Amino acid sequence: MTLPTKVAHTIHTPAAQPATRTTASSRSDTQREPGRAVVELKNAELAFGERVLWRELNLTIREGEYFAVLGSNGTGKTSFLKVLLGLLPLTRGTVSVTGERPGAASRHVGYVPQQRGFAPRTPLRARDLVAQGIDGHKWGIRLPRRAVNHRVDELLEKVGAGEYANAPVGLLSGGEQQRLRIAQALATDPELLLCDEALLSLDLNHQYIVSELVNAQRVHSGSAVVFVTHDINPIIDHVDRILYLAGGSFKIGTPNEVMRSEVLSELYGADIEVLRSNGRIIVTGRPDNTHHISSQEGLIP
Ligand SMILES: Nc1ncnc2c1ncn2[C@@H]1O[C@H](COP(=O)(O)OP(=O)(O)OP(=O)(O)O)[C@@H](O)[C@H]1O
Repeated sequence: MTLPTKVAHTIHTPAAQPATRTTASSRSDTQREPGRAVVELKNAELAFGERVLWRELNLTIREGEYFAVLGSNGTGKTSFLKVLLGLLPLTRGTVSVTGERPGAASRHVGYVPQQRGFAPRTPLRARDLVAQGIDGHKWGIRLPRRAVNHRVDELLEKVGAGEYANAPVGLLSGGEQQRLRIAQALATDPELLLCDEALLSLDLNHQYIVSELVNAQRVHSGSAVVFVTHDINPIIDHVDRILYLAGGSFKIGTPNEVMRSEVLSELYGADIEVLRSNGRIIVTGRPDNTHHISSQEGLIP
């Protein structure tokens, strides 16, 4: 299917321009000066043997930008984060994080991994988990215990987890554990916050709490956020741009540019319909039969 000129022009843009934050009602329409580049990929390719997950990816993510990564299972979303963490090398091209090679930049990066529950007998209190984000290996030098405790208390308060600070993590609910992971990722006030399905298996209330916490870090500290998700709806109010991965191809653009029937149909090579209903984006007809549905408000105009 032929793309309309306007849309075709706005996707696949090398070193795309910084967001202007004009899509969400909760944000200012004021145009901002371009922020500092936090992530830069040039002609990047990731392949496992013959299988190319993505290639010719040219992308700049700037401070304060909220960048979502969407796509079906196995399209390379987590691998994209692993490249930014320095855990996977590109097969072609270059990548830098805060101006350094990814592995060397870990002190500037917070990471919320895909949620896995802790075993009930895990010998760790909530505050110990958060403290790992502060006095873990990435600091190089150890902070005085009192300073660590103070920072842990601050972080627990920030995510609303103060009341279960001393509870064993394995006895906490999924939502409670997830708030601790967010606190741990925010511990170093990171310039880049990477979230891998951070809302998975959370109820709507906790989805809202966690997504607001992530966004607050972007707003108040200017962190760039890269958020991997299967469902754009809970974060749509905050997202500046999307990287949509599908079977070796991808599209980059604002939600309005990417979440369109003609764009996704071209990407998947199949008839895809993108509907906007009652504050939600619903994608129907995807070959993998998954869908983007959430009951949270967040209509794209
Ligand atoms: N180290 C590796 N060696 C070989 N193949 C790998 C490696 N890591 C990932 N893959 C493969 O690359 C593909 C992409 O994996 P990845 O975890 O990035 O997908 P994803 O988009 O995050 O998927 P999901 O939505 O299911 O979490 C998968 O098919 C996976 O099996």
